[in-house]
Amino acid sequence: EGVGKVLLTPIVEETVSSRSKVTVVGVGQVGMACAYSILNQNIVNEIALYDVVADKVKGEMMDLQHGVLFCKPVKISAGTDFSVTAGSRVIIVTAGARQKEGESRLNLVQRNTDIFKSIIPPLVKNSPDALLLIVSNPVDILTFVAWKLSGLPKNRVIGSGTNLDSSRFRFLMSEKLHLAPASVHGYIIGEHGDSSVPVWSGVNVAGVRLLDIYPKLVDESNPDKWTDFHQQVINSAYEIIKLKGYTNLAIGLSVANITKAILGNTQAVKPISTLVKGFYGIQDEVYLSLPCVLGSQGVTSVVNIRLNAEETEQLVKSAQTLHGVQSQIKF
Ligand SMILES: NC(=O)c1ccc[n+]([C@@H]2O[C@H](COP(=O)([O-])OP(=O)(O)OC[C@H]3O[C@@H](n4cnc5c(N)ncnc54)[C@H](O)[C@@H]3O)[C@@H](O)[C@H]2O)c1
Ligand SMILES: O=C1N[C@](c2ccsc2)(c2cccc(Nc3ccc(F)cc3)n2)CC(O)=C1Sc1ccccc1Cl
Repeated sequence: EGVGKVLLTPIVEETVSSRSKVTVVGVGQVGMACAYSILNQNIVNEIALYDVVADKVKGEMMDLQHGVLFCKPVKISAGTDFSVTAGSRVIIVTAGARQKEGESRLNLVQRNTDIFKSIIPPLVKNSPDALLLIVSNPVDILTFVAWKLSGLPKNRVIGSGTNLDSSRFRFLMSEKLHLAPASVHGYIIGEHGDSSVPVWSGVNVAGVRLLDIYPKLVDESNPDKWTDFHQQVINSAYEIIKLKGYTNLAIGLSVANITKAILGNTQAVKPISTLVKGFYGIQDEVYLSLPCVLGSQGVTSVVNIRLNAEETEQLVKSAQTLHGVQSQIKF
């Protein structure tokens, strides 16, 4: 009780629910990687696919159905009518337009906001108890847009945030240490993508903080250049795009992992994009990633991690940037 009060800021009381229908909105590279990963991890008993391209969504449904034999039995449906999504427990939104060559972030935001204006209200109408998990980019801003359009409580509208950033970060460090990524703990928080924030003070193996045993870990003078691991998280996103044209596999697995925590009401802690108004002096309504406790009601608590002045400053700066973009969105 005492530790819990210091460690966690409660957001919503936990309740238990057993439905396990998941809808994936947008059956592009990311959407189908999410659907395939969720099927393969045997965590649901119903998957619905929704897209505006009829042939594509039917083809993806058929292709996925033909693999059900090898997984836990799952009912797979698909369509271009929102009724196919009804009764969903989790709705994963990967729909969206891709950033065009030279397109400004604001323009992409407005194009994707216009898509969200047409899909979020009917999705919520068909599944009023659902939890929205936003993946479309720019994910932090679009999670805010989805929250505003949905009218749902903040705990039930979350973004994949820096879950993918953190998984790449932990993989890269685990390779250096010759350990399993699951054993190299570390969080990237804040804005997903180029402006994310690595919390070096929290990087640890079995509770042994790397900064404690190697105080110069992130100094320029460290020949092992540990700070490069964060830059490599960013560079690898661009490198994958250059090499294969898109990214889908890791984000699909990370979304399945988030979905598993929600459906299983596991209270697992993950870096997820949540409404951070009131944290670290941020007063604007913006979504950024912090270590969140995930359960059947979505974000049930936020872990009060200790940040140094530089880390806090980067979060506040991101909050100001996102608030600036959000204030120009036409709802
Ligand atoms: N958050 C992350 O870590 C992360 C990582 C990778 C990609 N992404 C983002 O995921 C999104 C999807 O990427 P992708 O590679 O799958 O793109 P994609 O172009 O392959 O797929 C997008 C899909 O959305 C569908 N769509 C468009 N408008 C729709 C609407 N109104 N309703 C339903 N579906 C609609 C399209 O038909 C298409 O099938 C992008 O915004 C991308 O930036 C996010
Ligand atoms: O792995 C990716 N691939 C994408 C991608 C996938 C298909 S087309 C582009 C990517 C790759 C590279 C840059 C980039 N930038 C971007 C920023 C904001 C947007 F609204 C849209 C895209 N996005 C989308 C995306 O968010 C990621 S993760 C990512 C991106 C940049 C830095 C660090 C990380 Cl961990």
